[in-house]
Amino acid sequence: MSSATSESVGRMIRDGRTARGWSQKRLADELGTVQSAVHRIETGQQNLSLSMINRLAEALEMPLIQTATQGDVNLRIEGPTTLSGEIDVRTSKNAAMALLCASLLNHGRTVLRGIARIEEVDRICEVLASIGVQLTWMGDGNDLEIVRPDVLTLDDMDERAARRTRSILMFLGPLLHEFPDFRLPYAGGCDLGARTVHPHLAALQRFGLTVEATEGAYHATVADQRPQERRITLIERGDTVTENALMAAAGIPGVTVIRNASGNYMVQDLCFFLQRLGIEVDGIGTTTLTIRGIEHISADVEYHISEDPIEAMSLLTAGIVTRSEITVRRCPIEFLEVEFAVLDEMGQKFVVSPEYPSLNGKTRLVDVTVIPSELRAPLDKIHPMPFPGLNIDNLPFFAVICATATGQSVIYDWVYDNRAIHLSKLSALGANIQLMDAHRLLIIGPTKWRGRDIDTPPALRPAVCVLLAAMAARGTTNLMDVYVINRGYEDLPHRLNALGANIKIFWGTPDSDD
Ligand SMILES: CC(=O)N[C@H]1[C@@H](OP(=O)(O)OP(=O)(O)OC[C@H]2O[C@@H](n3ccc(=O)[nH]c3=O)[C@H](O)[C@@H]2O)O[C@H](CO)[C@@H](O)[C@@H]1O
Ligand SMILES: C=C(OP(=O)(O)O)C(=O)O
Repeated sequence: MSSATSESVGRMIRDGRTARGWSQKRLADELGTVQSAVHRIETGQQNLSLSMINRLAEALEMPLIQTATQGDVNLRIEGPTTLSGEIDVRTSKNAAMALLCASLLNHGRTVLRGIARIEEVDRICEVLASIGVQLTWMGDGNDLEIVRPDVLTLDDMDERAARRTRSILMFLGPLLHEFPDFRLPYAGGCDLGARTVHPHLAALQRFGLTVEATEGAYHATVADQRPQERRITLIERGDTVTENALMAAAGIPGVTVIRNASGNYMVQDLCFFLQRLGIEVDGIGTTTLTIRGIEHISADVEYHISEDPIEAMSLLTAGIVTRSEITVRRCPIEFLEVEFAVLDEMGQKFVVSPEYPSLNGKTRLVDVTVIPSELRAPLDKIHPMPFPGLNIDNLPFFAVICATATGQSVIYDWVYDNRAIHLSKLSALGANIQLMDAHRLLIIGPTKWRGRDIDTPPALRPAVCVLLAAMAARGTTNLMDVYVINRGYEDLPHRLNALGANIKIFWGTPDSDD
């Protein structure tokens, strides 16, 4: 017997609310959200994040809500499904992470607009709140007002939340301006094999930072004397390391030049945000960034985060693997050009709208309609490259697409030691996938997908790949423990259901038809 579904938990919440004589609006006010969100929660149509479950239980004084949703969140996917309609791409997890960390640089009021409500954002917000930052969700629940105190209370840091996200590393850049000596817990994130932090430490050394890895924590010390001008060549063109160096450069007077910088989407969003703070940043989108920093930043700023190219690719893949015609709106085209070129070569037909700007006024967007097509395997291996290459996080989606195509494809993930391994889980759903070595997959398609119970791979993008393949699979797939998906995607099951998918959320064991 499964213990709960989103519908049964929704009914419990509705009963608890009406027993108190509260309207949906009153509960929404208590939760800091809007009435339509409460309506969706009560009808089982909204993902319940860990923090929302706690807030509901507290507001309604109903610990039963926590009991019913104890344990892992799971998905039951019935297939095969054909999708139709239109869906909007939400803003990106990775830019939100950078901007939440960068808000520490600002002693004024920061408002970040359009943040996706995902577990990863909740974890960083928990960390920020624990060190004294005042956070207020506004509008329809996706805008966040951030006001930091004069002095952060680092000793009170919520370590449990910090350890669940890799983004905690991005506290190094902002914090080195205010503490001569501090500790941060080791960074978490997806299980993708060893992910070095050395490039971060090498770059930040130029700002006087030395880091010693002690038991379970980074112990950072900052030298008194810091050079007036800095010329830094990153030893890797990594996204987070570029962001860390940018944040360090923003808070220190003088010029910093960063070479071999990443021009990727989250880095661009951070640069645009820093410009709003009054920092001069030149070379955005290129591999050389020049930053003129400011000693004390205090500005009243608003910034709208841009759309996520990885979510765009995920949604396009949903259409492709289910052989459906869907329109994915608000795709940031600059970060999908190579992906589209590869798809085109594989025979995928799509219609692309004229460009229009994102709400940040900078990022170029298009609406893309995927048309069911006869796909063939690409002639060459598919491999990622730093921007403007095929995005490292979009590579896993090509494994699902190649499994849909006729012929033999090779996917080469040189970046991560462990991610290709997680994709071999697609074979449980019927794909003919062989792991040639830790980095290369041989895929022979087309695949007759079939449903199966699967433990979700501990890596975000491979996990979503399994979910998408399950939508194309005949029969039932129970995908167990999808926290990793909720880390990066806002309410994906219901948004896919709105296109015609059949995905249910449940807690507990799968063997009932509740
Ligand atoms: C919070 C956040 O923003 N996370 C993203 C960020 O992580 P993150 O910034 O950690 O990833 P990096 O861009 O640094 O690099 C990813 C991996 O590639 C390796 N590497 C990278 C560049 C290079 O020139 N040589 C090289 O070997 C790194 O060692 C690392 O193992 O970027 C990754 C790549 O887009 C994404 O998967 C993550 O979602
Ligand atoms: C690898 C990813 O995330 P993280 O850097 O948060 O582990 C990802 O977004 O695919």
